[in-house]
Amino acid sequence: MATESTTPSQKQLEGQFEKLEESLSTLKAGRSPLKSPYPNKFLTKTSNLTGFVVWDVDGRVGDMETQFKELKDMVNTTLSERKGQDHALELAKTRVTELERDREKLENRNESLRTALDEAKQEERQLRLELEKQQWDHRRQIDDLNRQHRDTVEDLSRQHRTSVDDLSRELDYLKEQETKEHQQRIDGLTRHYQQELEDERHKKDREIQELRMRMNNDNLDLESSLQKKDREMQEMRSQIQGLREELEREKSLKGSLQANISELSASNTTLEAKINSLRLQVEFLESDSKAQSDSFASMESRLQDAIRVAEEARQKLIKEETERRVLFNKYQELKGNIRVMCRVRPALDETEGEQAKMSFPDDKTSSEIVLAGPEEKSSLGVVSRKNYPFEFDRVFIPGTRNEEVFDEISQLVQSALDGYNVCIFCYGQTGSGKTYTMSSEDGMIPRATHMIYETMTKLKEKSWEYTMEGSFVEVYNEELNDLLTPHGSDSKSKRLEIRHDEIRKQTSIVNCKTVPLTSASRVEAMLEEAQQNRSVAATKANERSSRSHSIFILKLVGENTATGERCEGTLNLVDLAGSERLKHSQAEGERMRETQNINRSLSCLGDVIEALAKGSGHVPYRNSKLTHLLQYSLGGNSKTLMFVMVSPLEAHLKETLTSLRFATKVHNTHIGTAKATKKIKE
Ligand SMILES: Nc1ncnc2c1ncn2[C@@H]1O[C@H](COP(=O)(O)OP(=O)(O)OP(=O)(O)O)[C@@H](O)[C@H]1O
Repeated sequence: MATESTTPSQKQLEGQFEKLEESLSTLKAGRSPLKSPYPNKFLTKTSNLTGFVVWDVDGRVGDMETQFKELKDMVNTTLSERKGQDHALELAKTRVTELERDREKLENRNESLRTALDEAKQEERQLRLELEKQQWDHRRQIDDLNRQHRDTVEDLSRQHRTSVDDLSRELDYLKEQETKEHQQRIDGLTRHYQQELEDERHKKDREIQELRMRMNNDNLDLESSLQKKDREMQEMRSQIQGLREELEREKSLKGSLQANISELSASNTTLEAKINSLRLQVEFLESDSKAQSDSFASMESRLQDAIRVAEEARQKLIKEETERRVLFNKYQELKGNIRVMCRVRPALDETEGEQAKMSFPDDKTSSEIVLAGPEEKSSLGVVSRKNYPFEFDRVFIPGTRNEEVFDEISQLVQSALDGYNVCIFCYGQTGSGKTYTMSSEDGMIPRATHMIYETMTKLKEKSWEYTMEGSFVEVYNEELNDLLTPHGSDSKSKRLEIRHDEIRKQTSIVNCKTVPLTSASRVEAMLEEAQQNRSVAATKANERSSRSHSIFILKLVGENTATGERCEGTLNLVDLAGSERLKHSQAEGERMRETQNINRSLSCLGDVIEALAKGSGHVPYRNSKLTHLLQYSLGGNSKTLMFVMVSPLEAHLKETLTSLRFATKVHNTHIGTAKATKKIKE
């Protein structure tokens, strides 16, 4: 259709085309300038000065022919195009018809659809109405339901509230019930427990009462036993006092008796002289007169009287010596049969080192020693020292002379003379003064023998005749050696054997040299000999003395010619090996053996003393040579004194404490009453 409007129709084109051909032929024929009915582009105009258009006809014809050709071509193409377009138009028209049909169909369809749509819309409207109605119904129903629900909820909540109220009431009630029950149960339990508590309290009160009563009884018992003990002590004190007084009396009696004896013996001598003169006179008078014979008779009777008085005095003296012995030994027994004394040696010189801190607080009885222990550092770094107090029968401060020490033990020597077995030990570490105390020039051994000689001489007046013999042995490595037999001699090779006489309670050593001690000088010689033999046995005498126990044995046998009494006592003076070896265990070989043996024998000594103190049936004497040898000088039939020797040096503090503890153990023991081996000659 557009082609129709824009493109010139075929007829128009053909008409134009003819016109053109015509004008072209005219032009060709006349070649007159003609006004061109066509646009300027097809014409070439030449102007001259007159203003007239001068046409170039040939040119113009040529141009026109060209244009015509061009136009013709154009028309041809246009025509062919027109044909194509027509065909296309035809096709389009067919298509349009088809489309028209389709459109109609579609319109029909559309119409039917529209109708359907209308119907649908109608239906929709109806449905919407229905829906609205239903919605309204629904809403109403929902409202109804909501209302119903609200009502139900309200009902339910009301019910719930009521039931909650009921339940809470019930709960309250139950709680109340439960509380009541609980309370009742608690009350019951409280009552029960209070009852139990009350019972328990009563029981405990009763028990306390009983305990109090028992305690009171115990206290009363204790008090009465204390009173008894006090009384006993008082009695003992008064006994001791009495004994002391008796001793004093006896001493004075002894003095007066001795004076009496001297007087009597003087008067005896004078009487004897008188008798002689009287005898002469008698002879003279016998030959003479009756008066002479009478005076002789009276003189004879006077003489008999004097002899009788002298004899009576002598008998009294002997009786009194016997009584003195009894009283003296009773006094000894009261002091205890095992005594421990402590002796602190003085510092020898400044090179020895720092001195330990010790004090002797009890200056009246001199029986205490207090040792300041080693320095101890607390966790806070405070350095302190602990005090260790010890109490013994006697404590000798440094500087005490051997003479004073001997005064204390002289009574034991006297006991040996009275027929008792006496043992005096020196215990302590090496260098603490054992040898100095026992065997130095004025030590216990020489002093004891001197005292024995003096007493023996005095006792002769009382008809006592004594013999004294001594032996000196050492225990080294659990072997007994005779210190009075020279080293290397034949007799030395003989083994020493210990023999006990159970009846006489005496010990003898087979193959051991025994020296009769007839004078004091003999004792000194014996001590020297022993010292020499000991020195030969060791490179250094001191070394050997610290590693072996030496025992000086004095046997005393006394006989009273007047009364027939006989007594046999032994005095053992023992210098023990250095006690510090108890601790040292690093020693090897020979030293180790020595150490073990010293350890064993010293601990055996402790065991024996402990067993005796406990009153054990079995006393382990045989566990070491030392205790075996001293069997009858330790225990029942003996008196024992232990000196614990103390070094004053700080360096020896630990050993000193150990020694003092051992000595305390011994001091706390009580050994049974000693008995003299006294016999009356039949
Ligand atoms: N009381 C004292 N007064 C003065 N000096 C003493 C005293 N006690 C001991 N000594 C001296 O101390 C030193 C050591 O003493 P002693 O040899 O007696 O000790 P010890 O305990 O016997 O030693 P060891 O076990 O080695 O035989 C000696 O030089 C001795 O003279």
